[in-house]
Amino acid sequence: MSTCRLHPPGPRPDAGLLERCRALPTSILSDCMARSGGICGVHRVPGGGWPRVAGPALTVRTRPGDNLVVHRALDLAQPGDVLVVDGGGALDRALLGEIIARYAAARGLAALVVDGAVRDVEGLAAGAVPVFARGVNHLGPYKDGPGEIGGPVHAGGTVVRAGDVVVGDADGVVVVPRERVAEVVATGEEQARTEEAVFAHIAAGTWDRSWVAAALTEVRVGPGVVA
Ligand SMILES: O=C([O-])CC(=O)C(=O)O
Ligand SMILES: [Mg+2]
Repeated sequence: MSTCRLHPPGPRPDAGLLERCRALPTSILSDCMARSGGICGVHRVPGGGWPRVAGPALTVRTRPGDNLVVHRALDLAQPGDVLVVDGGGALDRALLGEIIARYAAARGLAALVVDGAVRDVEGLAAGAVPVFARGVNHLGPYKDGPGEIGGPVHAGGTVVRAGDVVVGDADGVVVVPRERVAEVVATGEEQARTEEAVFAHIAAGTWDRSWVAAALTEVRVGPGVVA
């Protein structure tokens, strides 16, 4: 027998704010947090074409290469949760595959985010639950524990706490701290409007480029003249 430390459940985000988060690209959300907050190196599994997903984190820290506590977390998860598994970034053994993904779908989870490897990727890509991972390995996990559920974890350079809002799309995964969601969403919506205006100026040939030269001190080298 090994231990699984269990923390109290995290807070649930406001449903309206979650919906607004889901409408914003991860690139804009991380921009609105000083270009930080990403779970770096963790991406949609190959072939997975799911739309953007957002939900509160249910955090799991597991011994690298072992998924016993991941199984326990699946039975504690609430519908809409994003399971964030801190597997120490280890790639020498997969932490989950199609069986877990199908069970996660049946339990109503929104997504699986793994700082580690996964397997059965063709089955994952065809499945209902988006899966994000650092890598792929056919070697399977052990089931011995130990681990921890609901505590703070570290994934791809970012601390994730239960109830933080996790958003994943084609660019990767970002974590919005639970007390910053309203502020980040409002700033993100403003940035999205600004980007729409830039797109319109590009299409019309009216984009003011003067800021580029203003930000540079140019040093000419050689006899040629830069066009
Ligand atoms: O065997 C395991 O525990 C992991 C796996 O491949 C699956 O979930 O399908
Ligand atoms: Mg499998």
